[in-house]
This record gives sequence, C-alpha cells and structure tokens, in this order.
Amino acid sequence: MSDAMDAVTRSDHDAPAATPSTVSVEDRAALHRGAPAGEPLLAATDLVAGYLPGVDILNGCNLVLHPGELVGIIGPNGAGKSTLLKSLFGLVPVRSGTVTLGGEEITNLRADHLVHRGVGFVPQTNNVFPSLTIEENLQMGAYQAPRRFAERFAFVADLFPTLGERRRQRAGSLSGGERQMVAMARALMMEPTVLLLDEPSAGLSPVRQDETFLRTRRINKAGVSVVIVEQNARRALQICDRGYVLDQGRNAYSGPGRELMHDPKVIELYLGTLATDVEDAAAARRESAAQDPDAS
Ligand SMILES: Nc1ncnc2c1ncn2[C@@H]1O[C@H](COP(=O)(O)OP(=O)(O)OP(=O)(O)O)[C@@H](O)[C@H]1O
Repeated sequence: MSDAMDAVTRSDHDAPAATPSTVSVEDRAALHRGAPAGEPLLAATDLVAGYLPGVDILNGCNLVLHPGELVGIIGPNGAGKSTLLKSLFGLVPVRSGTVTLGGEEITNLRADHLVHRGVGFVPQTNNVFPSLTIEENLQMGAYQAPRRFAERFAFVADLFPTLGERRRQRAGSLSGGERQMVAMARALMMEPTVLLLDEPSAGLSPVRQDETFLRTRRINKAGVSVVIVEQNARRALQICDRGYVLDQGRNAYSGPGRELMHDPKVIELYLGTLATDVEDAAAARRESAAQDPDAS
C-alpha cells in the first residue's frame, strides 16, 4: 500500500458488504477518517433508503459532520450522493439506520421540522420562485420567523452584496449562478447550523462554478457546517475539510479533502475520468477549430 493509500481509508470497497451488525468500532472510526474528536453535529449511520418499494439506493451509508466542518460527498453518476443528502433532509424515506442532529434522532422527520431545528437544504434544481423578487424569495425562506427577516436579510446581503443591491429584481430574470446565490441565501434565512447543498455548481460555467465554491466556503467560514454533494469532485475536494466517496450506495473511501485528491486509487477510479473528459473536450475543440477556423 502506498503512503497515499495509507493516508486515505478504503472503507468497504474490497471487503464484503458491511452490515450494521458486522461493523466493528474500529471500522466505524475508519469510515470517518480525519474526522475531529468529539460528538458530531450531524450523523448518518447505516442508512438504507430508496424511492421505490423494494429498491434500495443507499445500502448502508455513513457520514458524520462535526461543528464547523465542510464535508463533501463525491462519487460516480448514480452512486446515491443526492439520495444520501435527501435522506438526511427527510425527502427520501430511510428504511433502516438513523440520522441524528446534536445527538437527537431526526430520522425521517419532515423537512419543515428539520428547518425549525436548524437544517437548511438547497436543491439542485427548481430552487427559486421565478415570479417572485429576490426579496420575496428570501421572505419565503424566513416564513417560520418573519420578525427576524430584516436581521437575516442584512446577514445574507453582507455575504452576497448583489442580492441586497438587486432585491427588487425577479428571480426568473437572474442567471443560473445568481439563482444559485438566491437559493443558498434563502436556506440561510432561518440561520441554520447545518446546510445541505445538492450539486450547487451543476449547469454553471467554470467561472460561475468557482464563484459558487468560494461562496460555499464563505458560508462555512461564517459558522455554518456544510455538507456538499458535487459532481465536480476535484474542485469540491479543494474546499472541503473532509470527503466521502460513495459507490453503489455505499461508502467507498473517506479522508481529508486534499488527501483524497491525491490518492492514486481515488484518482484512478473517480477523478481520472474528469481529466479524460477535459482532454476529450479540448481535443474536440481543436478538431472543430481546424475544420472551421472562423468558428470560435
Ligand atoms: N425520484 C427518483 N425515483 C426513483 N429513482 C431515483 C429517483 N432519483 C434518483 N433515483 C435513482 O437513484 C439512483 C441514485 O441517484 P442519485 O441522484 O442519488 O445519484 P448521484 O450519485 O447523485 O448521481 P449524479 O451525480 O448523476 O446526480 C439512480 O439510479 C437514480 O436513477
């Protein structure tokens, strides 16, 4: 095993599927390699969950988020990343396993109850009300505490000045990156302690993606613990304290973000394709430019 592989734990990829009754305490620590000591703020233990009866998408997933952490979930298409996030927020039924927040069980609690308890969720799509203004969207986010609107609006406008400057603009007229900003700000209106972000960079240009990652980091630095699901694995790992690699609804690897980024196995299995995609796209652009030099 290389040094890098020593640094990053392969959870159960080569091993037979772990079930709740067979996971030892030592293995549990390895599932969350690099996690700080102490009680986690949010913990998912052995989650089995799915959308359709009899079809499990998560086959025993584990995740912990400690206070102040920014934790990423990466993995191939269809691995169950978004499903894990949604199951934390009560949007996909958990069939077995538990989710706890501050030590209290919140498994399958309704989303509005979770918001009340300090969990915010930003969906990947349809995450703003297009016919409403920015300000009205943010009011919707604060509907459980309307009297705190002014104070919370000042907080998000400080984080994202554009939103304050353009508060009367309809969300439907905003760019994808600006809508993403509104969606994040709306989730922040209830002063969550935990923010769950589902692929916030999806569909954005590379520049806008960078802005989204910086924004995520800024939210985290402001004291909000964050779980982020990302397809842009490399970029996500750059900003994350720790990452979980999911594969086929199970934990495959975990470790500090930068260690995962440099782990040869993770690169080969989960990050390598990105490099290939980028090279393919560059080759396609060169070919198209050679065929039609005027096009750009
Ligand atoms: N609403 C749904 N109803 C039924 N099956 C679903 C639903 N949403 C997702 N799935 C299935 O669950 C599996 C995992 O999907 P999920 O979106 O969690 O994966 P992911 O890792 O986030 O993938 P991607 O990176 O492509 O978004 C897939 O096989 C998908 O088809």
